[in-house]
Amino acid sequence: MNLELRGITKRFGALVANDHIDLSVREGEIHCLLGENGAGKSTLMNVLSGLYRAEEGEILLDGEKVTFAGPGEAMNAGIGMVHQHFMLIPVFTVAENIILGNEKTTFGGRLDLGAARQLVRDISARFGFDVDPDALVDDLPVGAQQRVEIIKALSREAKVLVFDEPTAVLTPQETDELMVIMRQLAESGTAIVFITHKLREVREVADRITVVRLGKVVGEAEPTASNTELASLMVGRSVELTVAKEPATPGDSALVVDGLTVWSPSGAVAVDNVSFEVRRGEILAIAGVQGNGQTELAEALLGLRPGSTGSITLDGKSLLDSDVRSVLDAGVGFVPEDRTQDGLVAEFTIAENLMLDRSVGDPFVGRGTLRRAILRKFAQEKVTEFDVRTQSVDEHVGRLSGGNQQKVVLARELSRDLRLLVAAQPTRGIDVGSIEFVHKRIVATRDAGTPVIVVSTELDEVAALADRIAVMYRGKIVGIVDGDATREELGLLMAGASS
Ligand SMILES: Nc1ncnc2c1ncn2[C@@H]1O[C@H](COP(=O)(O)OP(=O)(O)OP(=O)(O)O)[C@@H](O)[C@H]1O
Repeated sequence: MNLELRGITKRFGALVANDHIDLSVREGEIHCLLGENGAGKSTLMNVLSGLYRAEEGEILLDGEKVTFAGPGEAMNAGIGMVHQHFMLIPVFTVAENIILGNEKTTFGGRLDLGAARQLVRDISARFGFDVDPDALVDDLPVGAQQRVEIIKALSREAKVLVFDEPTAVLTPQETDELMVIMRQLAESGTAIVFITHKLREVREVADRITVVRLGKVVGEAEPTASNTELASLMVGRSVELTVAKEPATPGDSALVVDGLTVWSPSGAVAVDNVSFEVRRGEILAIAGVQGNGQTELAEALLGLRPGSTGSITLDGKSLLDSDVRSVLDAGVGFVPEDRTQDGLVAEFTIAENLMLDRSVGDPFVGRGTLRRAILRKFAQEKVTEFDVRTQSVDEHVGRLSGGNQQKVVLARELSRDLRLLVAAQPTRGIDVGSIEFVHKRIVATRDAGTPVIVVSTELDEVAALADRIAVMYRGKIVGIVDGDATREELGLLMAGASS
């Protein structure tokens, strides 16, 4: 099916999120929508999927004008979405999620879960997914939840499929697999809109590229364009894709982790007798394929995993079994890998989110009240400094684009006096221009003498930031190597070979 969007305009109050956008996506092509954070990509896709109603413009499918009163109508017309934030019900099984909203019943009026299970198995087999139809979504790692979203869209026989940053949460291997799947889908005639901030992916699969900036289409680019060309078209200036940094001059050991073991809620060992240290003024990257204990390790450092054994000491003070408040008060900054779940309160304003980890005695906190004027001024400075695209610091964080939400988390954590920074997937969902800024800030944090741990599944990010790299595999650190280790060396360690 061919899709055409003509002159789509969508406003939120005074903000014009989409300003007369034209986009055409042909049957069988992968069309990349590129643009900086807040450019209006997700909004446009929400208009297409019937979630928002545009004030102006029209949608045509195979030349026929269509209007959608809601997502159900868009879905029935063959438009499938794989969202940036999962729309799954966590307490339901995979099969139950697949039939949700599309319930087919057996003769007795009961849900035909058997058919749904089979559908999950069939689609999984076709695309090489390993998804158990009876697993509870809540128990699945993020990457598997994503695959359920894809299966759900495919189960509705979507003819136009929108992938809104699908790879932000995938491992490099899963990403490669997804690229193959997208190609297969396109070859079978699906029209695909692909939103991503990763230029490598764009260059790998795009047939055509449309670039949006500040709600407007600014041009088309060729898939043969270089990363530098694509980056500057996106953000309207030249971008340093790899931040230059001086070699580290590490000081004394600051964080010492010894024999740390962390259990998952099911009782399995998630981090297995891990020992390492981080010195002042160095960046230790924790690399590995997602799900090898990195998340649990970062959470244990924050006091989020009570019952862990071994020892964690920061500047000589034990942090093991401390509560989160004490860990934050000890000067630990934390960027969680899942910003919506652990990093922000969607219903709070930007300003309120920027002071979430402060405690009594802080300039923002008066006697039992917030000092709103001081907080707003601080928030305004941070919004400017971190280039958070918003109309006001009183905007609810939930209304920001994904990348701008991530910048709020970073602004908060990088604005305190830190004795240790633990940043998990710090640049998830943010555009290339902002990655440059965030990497510079992380390097500056290091250069100010703070020990930094960066947990990242992105090898480009690890290579850009790390002074040393610890690789995790099945809960263990299988090797600690220099920051300039080759991809091949890291790849072997990530697959379980020991150094
Ligand atoms: N429901 C809403 N209410 C108010 N403003 C909104 C709403 N949804 C989006 N916006 C605003 O519209 C603009 C475009 O946001 P959108 O999510 O479309 O950006 P995006 O290009 O997808 O960005 P990112 O790359 O960060 O995901 C942003 O300024 C955002 O704050």
